[in-house]
Amino acid sequence: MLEELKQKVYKANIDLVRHGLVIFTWGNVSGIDREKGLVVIKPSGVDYDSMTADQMVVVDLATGKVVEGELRPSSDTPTHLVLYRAFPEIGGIVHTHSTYATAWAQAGKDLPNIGTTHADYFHNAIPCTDDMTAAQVQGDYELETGNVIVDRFIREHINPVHTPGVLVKNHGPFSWGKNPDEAVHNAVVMEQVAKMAFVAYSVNPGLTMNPLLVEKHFSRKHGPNAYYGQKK
Ligand SMILES: O=C(CO)[C@@H](O)[C@@H](O)COP(=O)(O)O
Repeated sequence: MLEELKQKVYKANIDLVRHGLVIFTWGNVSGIDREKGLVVIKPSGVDYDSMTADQMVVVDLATGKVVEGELRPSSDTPTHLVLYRAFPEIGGIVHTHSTYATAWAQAGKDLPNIGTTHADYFHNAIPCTDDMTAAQVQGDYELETGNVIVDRFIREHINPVHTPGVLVKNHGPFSWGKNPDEAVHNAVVMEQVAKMAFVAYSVNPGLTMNPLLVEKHFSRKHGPNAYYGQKK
């Protein structure tokens, strides 16, 4: 079932290691087949060195039940499912504990848009979620992690396509895209802009961002007037 998507999700998981975003088993990637309502995700706690494409687990989007796979799905599967249900435009999700993005999440700070690298991919600040309540942590924790992400986006009318990532407070980053590959790309960008912002604020805590550059760079790559790269 879904052999092509399993290959893509497997490759995207391996790419996290290749890009230096994951050590041990600290991360996961999923992809969705919207027509079938099925999500493919990596198995939980399996070494990336020994992982194979046929170990990817297929989960029903609506029920969260495993419909194919010998192994238990990623422990973060309920978070991925909440995001797929809330954001119908997305087709792939990544979670890592990459150092700089996780440091911002642990600090509980939104990652501000302070440069054109950020503005090329994320229109605004990358938001950091609120503290989770006792009921959320002691209840269905991974599902509630998804809910705190969605809460912030809905409450502040943040467009998940224009802001394809989030920092979960005291935890780490989630990113997404139209497919697993793009979600990995956005995870790499998030880690880099988190690192750049950390260094930039060390150099100048009072730094400012020219708002004209935010619009210029974001619209250069997104929307009807995009002109970056080659014509598709
Ligand atoms: O956040 C955590 C652990 O704190 C998990 O995302 C990470 O270890 C990956 O877990 P899975 O192997 O996907 O179950």
